[in-house]
Amino acid sequence: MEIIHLSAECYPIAKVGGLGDVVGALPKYQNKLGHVAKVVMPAYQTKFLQENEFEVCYDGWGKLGFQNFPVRIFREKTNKLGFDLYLVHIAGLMDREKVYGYDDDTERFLAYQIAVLDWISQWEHRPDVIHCHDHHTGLVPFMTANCVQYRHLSQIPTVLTIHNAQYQGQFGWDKLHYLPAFDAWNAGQLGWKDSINPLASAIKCAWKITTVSPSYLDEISYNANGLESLLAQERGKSVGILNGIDNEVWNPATDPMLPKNFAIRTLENGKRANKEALCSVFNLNADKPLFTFIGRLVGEKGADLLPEIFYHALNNNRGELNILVLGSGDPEVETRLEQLKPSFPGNYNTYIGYNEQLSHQIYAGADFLLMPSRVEPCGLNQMYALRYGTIPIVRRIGGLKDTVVDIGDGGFGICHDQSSVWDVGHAIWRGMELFKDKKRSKEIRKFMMQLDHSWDRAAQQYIDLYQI
Ligand SMILES: Nc1ncnc2c1ncn2[C@@H]1O[C@H](COP(=O)(O)OP(=O)(O)O[C@H]2O[C@H](CO)[C@@H](O)[C@H](O)[C@H]2O)[C@@H](O)[C@H]1O
Repeated sequence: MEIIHLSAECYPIAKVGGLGDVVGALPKYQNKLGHVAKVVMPAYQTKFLQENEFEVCYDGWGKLGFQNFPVRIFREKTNKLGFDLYLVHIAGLMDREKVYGYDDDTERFLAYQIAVLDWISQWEHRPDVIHCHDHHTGLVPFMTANCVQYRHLSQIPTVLTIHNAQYQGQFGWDKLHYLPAFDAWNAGQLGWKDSINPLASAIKCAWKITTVSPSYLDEISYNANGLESLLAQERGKSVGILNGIDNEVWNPATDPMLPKNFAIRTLENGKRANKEALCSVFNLNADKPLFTFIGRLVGEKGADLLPEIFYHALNNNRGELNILVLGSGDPEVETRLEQLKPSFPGNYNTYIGYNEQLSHQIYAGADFLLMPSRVEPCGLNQMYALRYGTIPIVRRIGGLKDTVVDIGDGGFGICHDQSSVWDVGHAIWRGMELFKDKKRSKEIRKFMMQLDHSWDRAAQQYIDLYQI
């Protein structure tokens, strides 16, 4: 089958969070199964673009409302990523340093989607499926189904994967004219409440919908930032497929970003060496348990609770544990996390910002990884932690519920029910107790590291879904 993945992010080209990881891995695993999976994403101004070789495969003009824009599509020449990568260059709109966060994001991602469909329209053949990821590509199913100029694409099945229903990309009806001409009777397929809502539109128009874990599929019928009833209505065409992880990128035995590689056999010494390296950089005590948080500092991840959780944990257990945070997001949370530093020198530190290499070093060097998420459609961090022998402490929600079993139930993680200061504090205490039992900790770590969360299974599940 020929599968076209459309996404705003794809690792290692541009990654803001887990969407990038998924789109950088799933196509590779689909290709391994004998299919032809391609990624078509915007051409941002990234290092990857400057450091690799590309050839031009399309030159044309797109139209956004009354404005024409030039489009050039580049193909990466070597296929080094394990899939064909196409970058859509739109001068002045896409060629920026950041992926998101601009006032004209609506125009940017709409222009990208129109450019992609204009290009596919000119192919002599049709792909077997167009797989859209999140709201940035959510108007594609509407456009292939309804726009006059794409009518010949209307028989290509479209699949929407919802990585996070909190973000929907809404914009006003005053921008309706940006879309290529379509039968006005069908405008209702674009909207939800008072605006054009790309995620809602994709939920209505895509042939199939997937969520990134089975539990999240259940949860969105009562917690989906206003789309609950729509998702309940479209449940019949929805499936929850648990994400995998890219075992080639996330392998402690070969990971080039680690000071010391290790495998199950060398777990003790390997983790110790990584922990010592990390603790020396961040002035922490390598003899004490190291608890960490990695992620976007936003409400969904429970990040606003972290300063209070950490204050109590550090204050109640003076000198007996370390905490290290890697993240960026809400400026107020960033400041509050920074402000704790002077009170707990030698036991607490932060890195506010995005740092891919450091994230690998933390997964390898930490003892515990905290994920007190309020919403977690899948979560990849806990799976990386498992593979790197770091015990996950997670709230029982979404994909966390589907991947982590509590030690009290014969499992390998620490689970709590609420995103609350008390619940997480208690989970940290359980972690400290577990850390004291070296034999049990070691057994658990060994067990976790051999769990298989690779993409092999999920890649096939998607192929099966495309064929229904
Ligand atoms: N400051 C930082 N520095 C370095 N690395 C950082 C970082 N902050 C985050 N990361 C990395 O970004 C990724 C985050 O993965 P998540 O699954 O938590 O993603 P996110 O919530 O963005 O994605 C959404 O999509 C994914 C994929 O479907 C779902 O798993 C998830 O539940 C859903 O919310 C991990 O690789 C993590 O290591």
